[in-house]
Amino acid sequence: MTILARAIEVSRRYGGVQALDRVSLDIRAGELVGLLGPNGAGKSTLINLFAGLRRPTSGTVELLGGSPHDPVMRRGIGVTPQDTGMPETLRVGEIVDFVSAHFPDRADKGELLERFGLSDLIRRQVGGLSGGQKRRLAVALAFVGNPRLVFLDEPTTGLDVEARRTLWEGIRSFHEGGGTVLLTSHYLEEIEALAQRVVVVGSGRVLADDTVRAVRDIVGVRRVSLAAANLPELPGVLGEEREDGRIHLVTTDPDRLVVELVRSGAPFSGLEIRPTTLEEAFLALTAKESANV
Ligand SMILES: Nc1ncnc2c1ncn2[C@@H]1O[C@H](COP(=O)(O)OP(=O)(O)OP(=O)(O)O)[C@@H](O)[C@H]1O
Repeated sequence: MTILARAIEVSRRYGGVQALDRVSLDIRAGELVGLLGPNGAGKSTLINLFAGLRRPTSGTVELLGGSPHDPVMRRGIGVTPQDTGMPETLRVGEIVDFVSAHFPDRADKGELLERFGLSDLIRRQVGGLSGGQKRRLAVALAFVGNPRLVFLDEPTTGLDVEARRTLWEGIRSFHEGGGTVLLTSHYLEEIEALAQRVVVVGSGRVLADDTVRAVRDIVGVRRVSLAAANLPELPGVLGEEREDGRIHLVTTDPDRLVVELVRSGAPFSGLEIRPTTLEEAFLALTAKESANV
């Protein structure tokens, strides 16, 4: 299948901060890929590298078979960054005309505005739009040049439920028409609603790259913490960490683990069970993976 965007062993540093650490990733034609990760994981940096807005410190980034810095390649993509500034006095219709003038192939304006629930706002000045309406416009602008590939950085942040659904519909219809999308989100629900494939990043690395279902199963893990000198072998432990006299166990089945723990008769105190954060879950799993190598 055609690869539309590719990162090969890509690292990016900002001074002392390692934003990306040897990331390799292919985005294939027709995919809708969700990039999921906590704040500062490196998601925006990766999108900016693909979109040619930044250069990697090392490694290679390819876009549509060429360089992300080639204007010809960049005309084949659409991007909505996390923050967008638009001239306040221009009307919605004028902004769409202005942006689409940069592209040789243009989406039908009426259809585009309809798709993103903006038809009634065509004559409204941007300065008079609500935050949610502005965001929908910013996302719609990624599609004006009939792109092959679209990058959306947190497209629905700050939107209410209805606006979020309208936007999801717009993204879905582009994808159903054969378009390829890479979108970032902090929200698992958003990725679940839209994507088939999810790439989880944390601390600049790819922690998981799989189907949404597989990743959901992984992030369904719980953290069982307790104080104990020693523990017997317990079932379903995916990761184990010791910290300040406490033991943290990562498991998909905390009930069974606790039953077995009690059955074993091993002394323990201060039992706590809580959901792991995404980052913790994946760090625990990767720690276990590297320990097994
Ligand atoms: N221009 C910059 N100068 C210095 N550090 C930067 C710059 N851009 C990003 N960083 C740092 O690089 C790391 C990755 O940032 P990035 O914005 O890519 O993460 P993110 O996953 O998109 O985060 P968020 O979800 O908060 O948007 C962070 O530690 C961030 O502070």
